Amino acid sequence: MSLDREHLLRVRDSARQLYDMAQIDAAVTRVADAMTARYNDSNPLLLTVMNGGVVFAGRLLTELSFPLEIDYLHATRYTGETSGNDEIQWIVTPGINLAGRDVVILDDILDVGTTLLAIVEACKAQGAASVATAVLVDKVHDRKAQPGLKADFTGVEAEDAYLFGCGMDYKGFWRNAPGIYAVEG
Ligand SMILES: O=P(O)(O)OC[C@H]1O[C@H](OP(=O)(O)OP(=O)(O)O)[C@H](O)[C@@H]1O
Ligand SMILES: Nc1nc2[nH]cnc2c(=O)[nH]1
Repeated sequence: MSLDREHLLRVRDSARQLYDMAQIDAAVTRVADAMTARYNDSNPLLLTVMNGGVVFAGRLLTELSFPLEIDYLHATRYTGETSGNDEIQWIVTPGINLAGRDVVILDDILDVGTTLLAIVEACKAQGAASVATAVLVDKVHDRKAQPGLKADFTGVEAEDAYLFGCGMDYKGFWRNAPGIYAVEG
């Protein structure tokens, strides 16, 4: 997407930082410890949801020291916008056979939860033995797709604002921002 560079810089510079990288790394370590307690003996398959899950996955993987495989999928319902469609668009499905596997979905954010629920259902339909979810951020509000919906593993909670950084985009940009930021205005 071609967007006015001045606009992008203004959005970044006026955003409010909710978490810095030290806080993110501490949260990732807590998730890694919890995942280790559950998966130490079961050779799970970790599936990263592209694009947003890439930073979380990258920081998490090297903190896990049990046997695991990784793959990725690309499913989206936001396509460069800041509000989502109800329909999930599947761009890439996992390349590894999920039958009988303990699958863990890694994503940047649980917002309404439509995306994760659809992915979990798709993995179960492909015969996964178990499907768990891990997200870097859980956005706190009362619009979850199911009341009380939570990921199995959560890094941090964040307020109900549009967020970017650590994999999350602002109109396709700033996934590279170091930390988690709330767009102001
Ligand atoms: O809980 P929900 O309200 O369904 O939203 C969460 C999803 O939205 C974002 O993906 P997006 O569709 O923007 O694609 P991206 O990963 O390429 O940013 C994010 O990465 C999650 O997958
Ligand atoms: N970048 C980004 N993607 C999202 N997908 C669902 N909620 C959000 C959000 O707050 N920020």
